[in-house]
Amino acid sequence: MTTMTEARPSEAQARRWGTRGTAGATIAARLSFEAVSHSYGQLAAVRSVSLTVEPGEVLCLLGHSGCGKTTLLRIAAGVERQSSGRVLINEREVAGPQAFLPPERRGVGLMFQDYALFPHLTIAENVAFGLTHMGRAEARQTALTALTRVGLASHAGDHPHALSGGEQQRVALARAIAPRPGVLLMDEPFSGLDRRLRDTVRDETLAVLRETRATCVMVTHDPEEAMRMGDRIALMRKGRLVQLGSADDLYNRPVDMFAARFFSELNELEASAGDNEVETVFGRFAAPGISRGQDVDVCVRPQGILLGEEGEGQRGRVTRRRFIGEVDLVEVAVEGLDLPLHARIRDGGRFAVGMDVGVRLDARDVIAFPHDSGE
Ligand SMILES: Nc1ncnc2c1ncn2[C@@H]1O[C@H](COP(=O)(O)OP(=O)(O)OP(=O)(O)O)[C@@H](O)[C@H]1O
Repeated sequence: MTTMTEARPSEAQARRWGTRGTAGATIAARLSFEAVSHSYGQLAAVRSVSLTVEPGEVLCLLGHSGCGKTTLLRIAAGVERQSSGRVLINEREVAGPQAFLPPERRGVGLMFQDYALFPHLTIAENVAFGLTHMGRAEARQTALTALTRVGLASHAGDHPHALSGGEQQRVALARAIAPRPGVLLMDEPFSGLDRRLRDTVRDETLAVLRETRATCVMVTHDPEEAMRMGDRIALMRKGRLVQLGSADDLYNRPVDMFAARFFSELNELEASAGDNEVETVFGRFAAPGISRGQDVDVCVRPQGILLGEEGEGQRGRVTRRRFIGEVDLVEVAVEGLDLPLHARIRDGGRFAVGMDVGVRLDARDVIAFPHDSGE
């Protein structure tokens, strides 16, 4: 009979990755897109994207479904040929008017959402598949080394269907790093995993990426994932690059309301524009670049809404409250505003529904941009 105590270590064992620091290092490459555009018939999927991924950098391509992330990745890989513009690896044109190198000659590794393992091949054969420049014995040894790094050497002879989703992801990672590519392209590599597993797999994958020192472009639609994984984030919208920068840049200095909205739920505020400031029922807030009388969009992040005693700020009344763990989501109707505000409050248990409160805003969470009707 199997007891709980016997089952636990083997489950933990199955999740264990190999020793950190044992993945072979690669010579990282610089990947550049120069005014890359791509259309599928009438549909412009990528519009004049220019960006450079530095050697050894992890860059996350972030955006809503259909914004062109995967198309850009496929263009870098060479499985799609762009309509115009150039792709360069280490300053050498790999796709453009002068040249087009097929995927296997670009020194790029690919890892897809569905892992794309060959079901009829063993795990070791899957990992060795791309190692065509090596002899059989060397390829097998290289595959085993990569599998050891992800903790799956003991499964080398198994077939993919015998592995869990998390393990298949690790095999796909081993396969991608085994040829030591200068650039690793990953399309939503964690989306098939359940949340519980995802954090560990992300951390371990990042550790492997750092060890291999590969330049990595990772597609994701999840802002939190992009912030956790990316040295920089390239935010895309409708085929265009909206903003490129660190997590701090994008969160704290968004270039427009779309970028701001991507990283946080926002409450809209009625406001009028002054010179470099906006006026709301909560008072005035700095708004560099705004001029008097301009049509403005002003928003506040839920964590920037501060509730206090009645009299401390604008008058408000709590209309709903829901405890969700670290914070309470508190809905508060505010005098002078048509719509209630949604706040995230620590220790929100102090605020009962129906209670009169004072409402203030943390100026750091107030965001103002000229009105953009195209958003
Ligand atoms: N082979 C194709 N033929 C025609 N249209 C395509 C093709 N591939 C993608 N598209 C379209 O191009 C646009 C961009 O798609 P793409 O897959 O690059 O976006 P994405 O941001 O990666 O989205 P997702 O996260 O849903 O994969 C979408 O409108 C999509 O429907």
